[in-house]
Amino acid sequence: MFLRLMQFCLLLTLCTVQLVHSSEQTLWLKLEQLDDLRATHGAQFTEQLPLLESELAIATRDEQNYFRLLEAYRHGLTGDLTEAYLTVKPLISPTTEENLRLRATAMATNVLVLSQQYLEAFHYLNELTTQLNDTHAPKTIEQASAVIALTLIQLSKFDDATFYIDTLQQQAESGKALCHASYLNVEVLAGKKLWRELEEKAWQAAEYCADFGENLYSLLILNKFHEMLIETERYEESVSFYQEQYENYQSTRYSALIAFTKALAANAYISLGEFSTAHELIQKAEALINIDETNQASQLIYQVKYLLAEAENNYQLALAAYKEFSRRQSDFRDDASAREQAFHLARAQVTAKNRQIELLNKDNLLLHLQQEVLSKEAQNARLLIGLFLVLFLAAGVLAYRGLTGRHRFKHLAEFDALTGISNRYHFNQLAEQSLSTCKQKNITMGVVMFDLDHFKQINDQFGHAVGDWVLQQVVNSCRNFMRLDDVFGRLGGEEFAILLPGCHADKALMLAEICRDAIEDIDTSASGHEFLLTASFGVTSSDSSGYDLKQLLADADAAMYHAKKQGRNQVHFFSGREAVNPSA
Ligand SMILES: Nc1nc2c(ncn2[C@@H]2O[C@H](COP(=O)(O)OP(=O)(O)OP(=O)(O)O)[C@@H](O)[C@H]2O)c(=O)[nH]1
Repeated sequence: MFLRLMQFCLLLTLCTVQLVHSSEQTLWLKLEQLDDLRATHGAQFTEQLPLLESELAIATRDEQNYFRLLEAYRHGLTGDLTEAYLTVKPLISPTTEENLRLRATAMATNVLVLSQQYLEAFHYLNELTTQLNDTHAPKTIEQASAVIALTLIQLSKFDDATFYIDTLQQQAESGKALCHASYLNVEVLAGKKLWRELEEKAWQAAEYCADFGENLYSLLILNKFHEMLIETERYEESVSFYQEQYENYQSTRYSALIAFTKALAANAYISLGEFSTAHELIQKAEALINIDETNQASQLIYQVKYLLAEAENNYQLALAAYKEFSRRQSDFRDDASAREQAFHLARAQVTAKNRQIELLNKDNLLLHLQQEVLSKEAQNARLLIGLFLVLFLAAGVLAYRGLTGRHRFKHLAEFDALTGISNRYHFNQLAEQSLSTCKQKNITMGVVMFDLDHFKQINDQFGHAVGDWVLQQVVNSCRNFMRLDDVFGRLGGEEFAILLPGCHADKALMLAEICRDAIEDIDTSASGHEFLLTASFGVTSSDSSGYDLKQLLADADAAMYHAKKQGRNQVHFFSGREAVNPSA
């Protein structure tokens, strides 16, 4: 245990700074100075930290957390691991500044391993290994790497530990950090029983640490060298080593370390047959520690006592010592086994948790994809509805345009584009219907037909546009005098016909005369030209021509022809072979 407690010092890194507080310094700066002081001036650190508590009331959240972290170190240094853990635990929270949180996690890992609460410790170890990266502050990387490496060494995971030792070496900003890395490296070599390599590196590492004032680490390294001498049965060298380093070990005042070294030396003396010296050393070692406790020093002392008693043939004493040694060895094995089990359990729990997270992530992904599919479906449905609407509207527009087109087409087919009255085809249709009705009801049908006089001359003289204008004016003038059921049509060119249901010859003649007069009265000056406009009219009725349209028109045409022949601008009624001119 004593060595492990010393290993706690691994947390206490970095430079030696004499603390000189000034009232102008921020609390953070003061805390940083104390932080640096921990490793080298533990007593000073322990005394001075509580003095800063009064400043916490106006401190920032980070300063308060930094203070708590140092408080935890203080408890650790005084051996109160429970209080150290209770103080550091609240800092392992997502709201804590990242470097402080990682340092707190490293601290918790170390304290829990020392308290043999391995399962929790390895959970923190896992957090440390997954969260530590190059972006953290050098102090955080150094401390976390050291704790991870040390914990892995205790689990005999030497290759994994080497990775973090390398990280520590690469990131080390100070000679002290490099010294710690060297120490851990020697621990790995000892754990792997690479004695030759250890022998090559140990002295250099020890001297390196001594140069940076890290005497404790220097001696811990040499302790491994000493163990190597015993393991490789180099007893004389062990004795020489002990004699050379005796003063150094004494100066540390770490009684457990001194006791351990004395016990190693005693072992060497036994092998060299120098039993009395071995006795003396064992007694001194025993006096330095609480022999009843289970720790590495007491285990070694009982082992050496057993070897000594056996060498002296004192089997009763040898048996008693062996029992004590064996009990401690068994305790250590149990502890190692508990550590190993907890490590695997923690790893399994973390793996299970990660799997659970992975499954949840997969579920989330699935849900996300389902949501995407649903939203795509909704989008497609909206698009389809939109498409249907567009198609529906297009169909509506097409139907409407079809209807209006047909209507327009029908209109174009039935009405004269220039004058707006029925064309010959439509006139014939309407006339047939009207004649049929009149015939059925025995109603007289009057028929008027007229043709503009010398229209060709107007066209020729004033242009086709003036001719068109004339045609429109003529239709408009005559239409004014028609009833709703009269049928007015343009039969072609400048020839027009009017059917007058219920009109006998006199009424038809009168309407023809009115129209002739109206045409003659048209003021042509609006066309830009002044000229005389007249038309010749032929009139008949069903009373004399019957109800056959062709006959009626033919008779009206004959009367009109007669009007032309008689000098134009006059109305003639058809009366058999000879047409009558009422205006003559
Ligand atoms: N501006 C115009 N001229 C047309 C239209 N339809 C036919 N005409 C013209 O009407 C003229 C008819 O001439 P004619 O058949 O010789 O008859 P007219 O000159 O009126 O002579 P009479 O009927 O004997 O008085 C031709 O010159 C045609 O080109 C039309 O829609 N617009």
